[in-house]
Amino acid sequence: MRANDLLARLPKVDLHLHLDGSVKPETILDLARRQGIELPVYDKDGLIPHMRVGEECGSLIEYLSKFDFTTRFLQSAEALERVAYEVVEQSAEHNCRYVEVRFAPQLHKNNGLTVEETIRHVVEGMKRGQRDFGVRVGVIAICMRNHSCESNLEVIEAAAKYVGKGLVAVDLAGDEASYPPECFREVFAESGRLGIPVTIHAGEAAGAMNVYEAVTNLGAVRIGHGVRLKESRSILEMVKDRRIPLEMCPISNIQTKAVSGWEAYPIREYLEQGLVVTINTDNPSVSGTNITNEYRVLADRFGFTTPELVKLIMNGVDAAFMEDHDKLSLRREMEEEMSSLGVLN
Ligand SMILES: O=c1[nH]cnc2c1ncn2[C@@H]1O[C@H](CO)[C@@H](O)[C@H]1O
Ligand SMILES: [Zn+2]
Repeated sequence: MRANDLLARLPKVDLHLHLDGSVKPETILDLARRQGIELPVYDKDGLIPHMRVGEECGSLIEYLSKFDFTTRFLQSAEALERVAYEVVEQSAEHNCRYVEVRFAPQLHKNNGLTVEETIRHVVEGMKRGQRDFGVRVGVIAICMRNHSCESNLEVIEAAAKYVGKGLVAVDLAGDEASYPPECFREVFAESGRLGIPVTIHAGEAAGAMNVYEAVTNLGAVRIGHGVRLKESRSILEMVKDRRIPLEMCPISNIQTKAVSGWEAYPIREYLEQGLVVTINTDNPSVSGTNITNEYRVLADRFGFTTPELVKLIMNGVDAAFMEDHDKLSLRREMEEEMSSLGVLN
């Protein structure tokens, strides 16, 4: 089998995928028509520059500016359910067997939906996708760094009602460099009280101290990106000792300038140092990527061998926010598939 075919056919998981960063241009065309919203252009290729970052992307802030365009169309129950469903469909196309999709409820209330309703509709769309495409799913509700404590607490409280009913965790995303991390202690103390698992975007646009804050003071049991962890030996050791998985998103990390370029991307050293590294897409439509492509780039750039790629995939299974018995059956199914592809001894 050719190497690229193998990467496409390998069963995979994706633990870090934003709903509003995963919308197909053709879906925007249709949503705009149905919602009567004017578009700058009316063909899907023409929409791509409005939705995707280019080579020139210089920072996370520039990267995040792309989201304003898409979220305008995601303000109704129908739109949220539809894009949630389509994300599962796209994951299935790349042989993902499990996907965790995250979104920020507060960004989808412009036309009167409540926080709780946004979660309900995303869960509904994902579950329908799970039934139709045979991909296991989980939803993560995001608090935003630029939102008030009150708005973020509202997200945590609504999320608590969906734990065990499709929602698997809460997160913190947005402009990491501009907001002091301590502001979020009160918010995530509440998720702790309510028993909701926490993952936090940290060490992407700011240093390793943010990872320390996320783990020790915000209760994070996983870290989104963690690229800049290498800036502190002691914090890296702590993350390693506690076996905190890193949700790395290679293409996005290069685009947001979490590191200066591929030669500085620490993925091989993290893996060799024993960190639990997982590979994810972040935002397929903003980054112009998919999960197969992420593995292909790693194989090309870092010479990862098939057993190393399998290890990265299975790290993702171990790190999933899933009940133990579900995780066990996912692992068994994936190992069986890998065996039949001849990549497991
Ligand atoms: O890599 C990232 N780092 C930080 N924030 C992000 C990233 N990707 C997306 N978002 C932010 O999360 C919101 C909800 O999905 C998006 O609207 C975007 O502002
Ligand atoms: Zn992200």
